[in-house]
Amino acid sequence: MGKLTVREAALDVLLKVAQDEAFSHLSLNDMLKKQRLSGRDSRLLTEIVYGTMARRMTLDYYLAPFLKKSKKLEEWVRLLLHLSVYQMVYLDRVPDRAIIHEAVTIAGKRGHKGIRGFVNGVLRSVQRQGVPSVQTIADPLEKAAIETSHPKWLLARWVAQYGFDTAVNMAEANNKPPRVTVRVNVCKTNADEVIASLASEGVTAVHGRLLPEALEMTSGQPFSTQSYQKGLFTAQDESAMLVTHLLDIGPNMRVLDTCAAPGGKTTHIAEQLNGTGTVDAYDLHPHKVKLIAEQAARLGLTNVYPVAQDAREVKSEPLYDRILIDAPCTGFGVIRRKPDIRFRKQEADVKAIATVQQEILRAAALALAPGGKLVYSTCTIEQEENEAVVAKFLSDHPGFKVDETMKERLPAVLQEKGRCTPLGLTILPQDFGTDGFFMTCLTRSI
Ligand SMILES: C[S@@+](CC[C@H](N)C(=O)[O-])C[C@H]1O[C@@H](n2cnc3c(N)ncnc32)[C@H](O)[C@@H]1O
Repeated sequence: MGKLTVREAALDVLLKVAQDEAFSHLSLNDMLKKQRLSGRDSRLLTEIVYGTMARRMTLDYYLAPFLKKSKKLEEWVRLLLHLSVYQMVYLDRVPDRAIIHEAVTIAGKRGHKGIRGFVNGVLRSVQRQGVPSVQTIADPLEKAAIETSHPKWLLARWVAQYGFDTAVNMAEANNKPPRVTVRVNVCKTNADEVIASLASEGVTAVHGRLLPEALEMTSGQPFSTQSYQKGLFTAQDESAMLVTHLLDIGPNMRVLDTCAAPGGKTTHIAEQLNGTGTVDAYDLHPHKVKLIAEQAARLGLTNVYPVAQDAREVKSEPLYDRILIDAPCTGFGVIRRKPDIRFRKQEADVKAIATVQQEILRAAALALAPGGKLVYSTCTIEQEENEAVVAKFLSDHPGFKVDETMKERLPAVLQEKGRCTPLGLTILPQDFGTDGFFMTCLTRSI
């Protein structure tokens, strides 16, 4: 692949995601690596790709008056119009005429003359007439769905669970760029040393919002630094870091992480064990198990044992002091990081994955020692995958209950303002700017 302009690269990534069902973050990272763009261009490419994907429904609505309903557009033409209108509406720093000029040039390179003229005509009309207002949509749910670009069924589910305003706030938060946060490897260093080490490599960082081992990046590329290679930190959101705190890790414990890849929480547990104890790290997919081993090696952790293993078939011996089930889920708490998942998942997926979650919890819980603690977490805010899974498990297993001391292990701000119910803690993406998550801790008495 030769050198592409930022918009050509954006179109290629969007096309790959749309046609090959490729993962958005992997395709984008691939392109960023191949094209070796400057920091400024990398940021622009990321913004155009994520923004265009996230705003798909709104962009369809904006473009509808300028397109003939009967004419089916080729996918690349649709995406070129989308990414151009995205820039015209949401990015102030590029003048419309430059956006249109580049779109027409790309259309000319990829299509015949007619397509070039078509793209030019549509975009000039948008520039002249402006996009239609969503205020004319009478149904409030439909209006919010178009305005925030979330499928109506998904928004309706959130309205039923959290109320209209909270659901819409969540949808709006999902369209904001995610914070880049990392977890300091406390076995090797501390937060201030990592800030200084990154600064010497041109990356600026500040302390996180919730936890002392968290740092937020404010500029630069932390994962291309020597500090990263040396294992001083790991990419992780602060909500995800909280999960390990709920486990209440102590020295020499035997820990099982049932759904461990790529190893974010496994390595956090191992760091808290500080060279003692063991973490058995299971994952269903052998290729992902490799990633756990790589992360443990980079961080210098020698107490991690990755295994390809279906968590639904965990053997009940040996008994563990701590078990983490960071279950596979719909991922609706991390839409900011994977904007396309809102369009990929269907309502039936929620029920299907909740069944898998039940199976994993039922099987793995039997490997917990009496007096031990089990944390169940997901990066989704769907109650069917969270509270409902836990409630069903507890009603079938009288030897388990929610750990009453769980709240004490949360930072003060979450103890005061967190969405805690008797079944666990839910964090919505708008609450603290961290990922949407659910987590709870269960104890076993018999
Ligand atoms: C939410 S991700 C885990 C993220 C990981 N805990 C971390 O912090 O980096 C869920 C993982 O569960 C794995 N998985 C899905 N079904 C599984 C099963 N039946 N048994 C074990 N792992 C499973 C997936 O491959 C995926 O890596």
